[in-house]
Amino acid sequence: MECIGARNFATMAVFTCPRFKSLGRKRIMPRKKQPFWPIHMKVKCSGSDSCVVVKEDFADEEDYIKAGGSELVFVQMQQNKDMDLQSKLSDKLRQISSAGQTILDLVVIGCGPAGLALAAESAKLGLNVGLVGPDLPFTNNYGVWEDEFKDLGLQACIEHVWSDTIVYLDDADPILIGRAYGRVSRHLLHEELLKRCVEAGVLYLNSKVDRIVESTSGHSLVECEGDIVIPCRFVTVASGAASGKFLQYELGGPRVSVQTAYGVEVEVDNNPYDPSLMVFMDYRDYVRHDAQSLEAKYPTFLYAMPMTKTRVFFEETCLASKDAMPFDLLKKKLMLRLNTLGIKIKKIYEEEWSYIPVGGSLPNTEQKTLAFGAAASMVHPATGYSVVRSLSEAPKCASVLANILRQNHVKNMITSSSATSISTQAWNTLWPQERKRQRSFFLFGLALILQLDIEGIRSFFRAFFRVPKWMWQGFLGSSLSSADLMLFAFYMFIIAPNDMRKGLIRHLLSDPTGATMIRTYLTF
Ligand SMILES: CC(C)=CCC/C(C)=C/C=C/C(C)=C/C=C/C(C)=C/C=C/C=C(C)/C=C/C=C(C)/C=C/C=C(\C)CCC=C(C)C
Repeated sequence: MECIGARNFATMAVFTCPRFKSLGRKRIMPRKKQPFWPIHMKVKCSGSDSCVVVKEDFADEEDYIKAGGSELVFVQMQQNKDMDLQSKLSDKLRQISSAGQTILDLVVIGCGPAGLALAAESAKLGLNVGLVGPDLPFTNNYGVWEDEFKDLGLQACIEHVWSDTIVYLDDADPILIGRAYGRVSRHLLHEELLKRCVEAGVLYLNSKVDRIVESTSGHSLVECEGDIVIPCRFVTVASGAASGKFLQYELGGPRVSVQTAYGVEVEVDNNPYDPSLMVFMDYRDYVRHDAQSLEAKYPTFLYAMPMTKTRVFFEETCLASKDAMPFDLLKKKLMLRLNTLGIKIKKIYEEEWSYIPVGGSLPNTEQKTLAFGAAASMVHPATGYSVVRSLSEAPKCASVLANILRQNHVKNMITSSSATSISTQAWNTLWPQERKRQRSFFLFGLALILQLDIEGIRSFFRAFFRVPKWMWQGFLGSSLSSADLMLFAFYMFIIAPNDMRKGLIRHLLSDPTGATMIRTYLTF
């Protein structure tokens, strides 16, 4: 049994569970107060039958806002897979920091894809980079558009490619998307990013960070477990959305919503899906739940990767909901769906539980500590995707840090006020006004999705996939400019049926995210 990142949480309890399956129901009672949103879960199993569930409790919304507002607080995948606990990075930072001499240019906290990519890219540019965190294997089964991953030079990490992708919205004709999709091998991606870190000379410390403090000389001090203190010029937190302890987020932003999914990779009989097509979304309703039922409250779709005719990865996914859809309900829906389709499971290879906070506030860009990846709110609010954006922005972010350090000659003359203004420059690169405009549009889209029932979702996506391909591709890949997004909205409006048009205008005029979007668009 193993607990990661528990430092962040006020209440912690352990219970035995058959790998998380009862999490939706079996709440751990907080010591004093009843929990308020969000319930923070951090769960990790290492092959044993026990899990640690960690959560923070807030008395009420006020308490929650005081604690930092609607920051993204948590993201964690859960798995039932073999864990290779052997660290691949050599633990050299400990010796250097005990000798107390070296001031590093950058310390990156977190060894996920975002942290490893940023550390490697920064070290390649000649910065002295330290990486801190547990070096654990990646747990997520990432799915990516093949062209996007090729552009990152990471094609070799894709273990399976489908030449086309399909969307089923109802029993009418399915939509062929005309874009190849790939499944990333989490092992190969991990190996590749570790190799880049090692080759670039990233120093590593396998530890947990307790706090980050500012020294009077303007340097940051990263205090780790075991009384290890690492002085550095910049700290970047890349430990996922559970990094709230080290970061401040803008107050008064939209509340965090959640994308949840339960997946199984299985050997089956009677698989009706064509192995040459990746099923991006199957919103057909096999189960026909009563409209008042809990199942109907959460519209879900099936995401399916047929590896062969008989080996398939099925994932029942709730794109976004205000409160997390209970995992046992997701699992029940998946099993009912497979059963109705006549699919017989012969063997389960692995299971996956996914909990991804989406939306929420941006980090406060006046703070000295920087962030990257999910910690920097880089998860796409309307899709939950983030890995491609983190990997593609790592070189840019690294080069900005390197330039700032060079231009300001800060290696020897950093002061605390210059340090803060230097961080502001770095933050502005990550979140320039243009990016904030795009995000305000995505948040508006997320709020729209949250209101739709299953029928609404179907007609919404019917319109979405009928806009020109470059538009919906750009929307999903966060590559449309704020002006393009306006064009996209206008296009959707033109092709939408009348009732959806009314809904779009109503949403624009009445939802707070509409007003925020208009304000953000008008800010230069
Ligand atoms: C493993 C991992 C990591 C995970 C797992 C989980 C999963 C499986 C996941 C999956 C996911 C997915 C598939 C997703 C997808 C998504 C999508 C497709 C999304 C989309 C979205 C869209 C949207 C939001 C849109 C929006 C739109 C709008 C907002 C529009 C608007 C318009 C208007 C307002 C109009 C105006 C006009 C005038 C004024 C004239």
